[in-house]
Amino acid sequence: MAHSRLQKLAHYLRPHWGKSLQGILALLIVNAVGVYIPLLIRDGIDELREALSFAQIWHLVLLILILSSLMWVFRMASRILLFGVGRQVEFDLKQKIFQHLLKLEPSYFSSNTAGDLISRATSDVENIRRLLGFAVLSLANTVFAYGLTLPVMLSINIKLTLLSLAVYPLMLIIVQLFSTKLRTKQQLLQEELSNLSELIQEDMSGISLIKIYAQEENERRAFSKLNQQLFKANLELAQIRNTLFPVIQGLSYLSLLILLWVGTGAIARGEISIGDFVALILFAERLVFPTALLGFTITAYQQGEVSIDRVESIVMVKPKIQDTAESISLPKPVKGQIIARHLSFTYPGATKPALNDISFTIDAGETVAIVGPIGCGKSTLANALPRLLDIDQRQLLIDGYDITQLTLEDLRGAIAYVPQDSFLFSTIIKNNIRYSDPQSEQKEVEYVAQQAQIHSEILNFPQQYETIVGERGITLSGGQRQRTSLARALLVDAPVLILDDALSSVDNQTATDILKNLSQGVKRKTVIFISHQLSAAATADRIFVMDEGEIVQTGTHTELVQQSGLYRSLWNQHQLEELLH
Ligand SMILES: Nc1ncnc2c1ncn2[C@@H]1O[C@H](COP(=O)(O)OP(=O)(O)OP(=O)(O)O)[C@@H](O)[C@H]1O
Repeated sequence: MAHSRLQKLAHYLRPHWGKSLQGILALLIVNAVGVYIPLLIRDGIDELREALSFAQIWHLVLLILILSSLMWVFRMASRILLFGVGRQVEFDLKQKIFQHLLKLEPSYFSSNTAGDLISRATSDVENIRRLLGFAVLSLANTVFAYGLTLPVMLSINIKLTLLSLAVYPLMLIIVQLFSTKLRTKQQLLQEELSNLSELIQEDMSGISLIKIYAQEENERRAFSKLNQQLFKANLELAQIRNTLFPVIQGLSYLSLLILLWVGTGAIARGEISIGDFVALILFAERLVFPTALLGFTITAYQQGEVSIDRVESIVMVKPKIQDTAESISLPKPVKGQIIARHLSFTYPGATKPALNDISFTIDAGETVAIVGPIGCGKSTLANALPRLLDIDQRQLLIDGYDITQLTLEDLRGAIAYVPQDSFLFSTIIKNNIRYSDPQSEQKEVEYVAQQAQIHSEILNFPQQYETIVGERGITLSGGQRQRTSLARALLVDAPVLILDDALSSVDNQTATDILKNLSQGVKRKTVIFISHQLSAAATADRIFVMDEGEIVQTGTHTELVQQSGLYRSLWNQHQLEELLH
């Protein structure tokens, strides 16, 4: 598993190996210069002890200045390159996750919450970004720092080198322990923060409910509790941070003390020169940062591992409904004939089928209403047609072609689908209507709005078709939203139109007028009208009556009211309700 995670990391880095290599090379130069400067200082001190020359001092100062500036430039370059690679991988991963999510079927989103998916696409991807940029930089830096510095230090004096670096393993362990704690606390802080944001968001959305039930005091207390937890998490994090850095500094001073104690003796005994001693101090100092960084990197890797798994678990999900190499195009022009042959469907985990051995033929241009009691399978049938559900082969055909054999683009391009709760984007109403074709002309938008009986109401909005709807603009009534969504579907100009209770908030007369509009004209669409509004459904060419996943009656309204059966009892009930209103 650990091996495959490393492989994953290498896979993320592969497209950016050029930049990564340049960044690593820059780090090599930084470290090589970093080792050379203390050696220059050593030689300078030793030479100056013999004869003090200002020209030599200036020469040395200038050289160190140039080399330090060079080091600074290369260090900057390495950070820009390697952190840039991390950012690029973050961009790639977000793109990959989003594209993949778009391919998955709606059922995936009912079993995975939006909050969890957002957190994987943001926090987890960020962990991977941090791991990549930071880990590559710190690993390369540590390897080069130790690889180049240690041999030089050992060549000066083995005993002093080992003694001065004796506390460094301890530093590594302490940093690692602290950084694990730091990450846990950071995560806790993140959770507390998102709990608080969630409460604010829910309370703002449900503000009317809070007022109606007089729950202000309860909500205030709930907020205060979460705010207190956030405050505590912030303090704990600050405590760990403020302890760790003095501890690292203390350990580096300890190393300096050991050097001073043992080193001065070595100078007195003539084992090393003063220049060597100064160089050893500078070298030991140089290794503090890479050692501490390595500790942080180990923790970042452990955290990153979890995030890699969480991100990969999204992209590994294979869409159940997707094109195959054998998928074919639907020959144009599409007429819109629909045939069901022994169509059955059972939701995963359900014991009873939602559709049970249904067979019918809907002619091209026909308007068919589907009616029936709540939960009888009407929406399931509507979802099966554009393959929003994973149905078996040869059970549904459009123009004689098995829908499971067609490319999804062609199949869905032939069907316009309006659900009961259509989503409107927070943008101008015109853009909401021309969502499927943003280049549509104003007159086309107005034409479909007229067909959906919303045009005259739009003209009364403050900026007419330019009025922003949704959270940032005006709030539309349920019926206005439904008719706007219908206009959006009509603009697609697909030969098949499915209205899944899509006019439930529109009054019966308007719904009937809309349906009549749709079933008239030269270019008649095949309309499948799923509804509880029986007076509108009665105007359809044919009515399918569903009960418990089966079609139990079919016929025109006149035929069906004359038969005893479910339709007549639904119709009588409807008449009674109309009378009572
Ligand atoms: N995603 C799902 N997972 C499991 N069962 C489901 C799912 N969606 C619907 N069902 C079940 O399938 C059956 C048919 O549901 P469906 O939504 O098709 O009915 P409907 O006739 O459209 O109902 P309504 O008139 O209330 O819209 C119901 O028993 C319902 O509980």
